[in-house]
Amino acid sequence: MTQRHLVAGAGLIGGYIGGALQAAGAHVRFLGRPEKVGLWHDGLTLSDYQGHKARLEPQCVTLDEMEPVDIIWVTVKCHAVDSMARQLASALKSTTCIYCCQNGLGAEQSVRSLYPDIKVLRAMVPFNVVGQSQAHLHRGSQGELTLEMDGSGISQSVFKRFQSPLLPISLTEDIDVTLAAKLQLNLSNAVNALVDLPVKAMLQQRGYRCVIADLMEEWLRVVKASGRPLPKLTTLPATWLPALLRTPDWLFSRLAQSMLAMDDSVRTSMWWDIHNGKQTEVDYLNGAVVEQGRRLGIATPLNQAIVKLIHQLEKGEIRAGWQASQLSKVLRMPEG
Ligand SMILES: NC(=O)C1=CN([C@@H]2O[C@H](COP(=O)(O)OP(=O)(O)OC[C@H]3O[C@@H](n4cnc5c(N)ncnc54)[C@H](OP(=O)(O)O)[C@@H]3O)[C@@H](O)[C@H]2O)C=CC1
Ligand SMILES: CC(C)(CO)C(=O)C(=O)O
Repeated sequence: MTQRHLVAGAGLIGGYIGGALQAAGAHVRFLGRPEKVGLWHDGLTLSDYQGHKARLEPQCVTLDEMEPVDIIWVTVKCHAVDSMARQLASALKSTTCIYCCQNGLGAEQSVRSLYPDIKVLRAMVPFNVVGQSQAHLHRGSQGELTLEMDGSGISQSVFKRFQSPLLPISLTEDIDVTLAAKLQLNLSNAVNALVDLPVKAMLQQRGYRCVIADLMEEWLRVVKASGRPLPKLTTLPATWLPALLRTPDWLFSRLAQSMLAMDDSVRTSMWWDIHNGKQTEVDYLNGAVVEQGRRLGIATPLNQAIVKLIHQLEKGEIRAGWQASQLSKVLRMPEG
């Protein structure tokens, strides 16, 4: 029987994941802002950093046109998950599975409390997607979309039927640690938003890498206290990343080739949020480090300070374009 998919939030990740599933043969419908999906009326192009390409005709639906589906991919930003989830009732049947695809920790909780009888799983998105034009989404970096498995076999069926070179997929039984490992990498998002450089250019400067390493070390202390080691998402173990980041530029460029294997234009989603005048996900990223640290009695002053800076940046109280030394100093200033 045809497996029906709905992408709830047709933005960068929703457009790319839904588009790649459709290109691989899935039955997909997109729910998005009319002004966004309207730009796809002549078709949507997908491409990736390895040269794979697909062209498709996305089928969009309005809330009134929604019908029950087998799988819903919730691909809005963390703070929009709750309001999106409230709109999804007519797309649900008792066997629907909802995948929450957000960065950070905890965005799926509101979906679970709204629909306690529906299967809610999480997905980890490791790669970056940019809009090369209004109807062209490009995956600029490596990684497999990682789906949480449960006993139902639903994630296995997506994996078997729809993975493709454009959308490599993997499965995990422990999505908590996978998301915690991704969170470690996303701690650089706030730095990226503050320094206002492409990710590659930022990573090529040791000063910025040291700030990121400091933020990561706080998270690694929290993770250690939780007693659940992180899986390896990069070529090196998670605990080695701070030391790698602190190496001199000449050594880093040799040791971290895979970390730097991305398009020159890649920016983090937080940079894009600031650029577009939108609320960021910092509370679910560095804020989650602070929250988990508080629960386990581990101090996380640098992540706490960067959350504050990002909120100031969101409100326009400070400007982007920070130097590494300035950032490092401000993060260490006593509160107040
Ligand atoms: N972009 C990237 O490269 C990566 C992103 N991620 C994560 O993926 C998640 C999604 O990010 P991304 O794709 O970049 O976000 P986008 O903002 O590009 O996409 C979300 C889209 O959903 C729309 N939307 C929000 N609420 C509704 C609603 N109620 N009804 C219809 N449409 C709605 C948004 O519109 P509007 O903006 O008008 O609200 C926007 O167009 C985030 O958690 C992000 O951190 C993970 C890895 C990489
Ligand atoms: C892929 C990555 C780590 C960086 O672009 C990301 O998750 C983001 O931009 O939020």
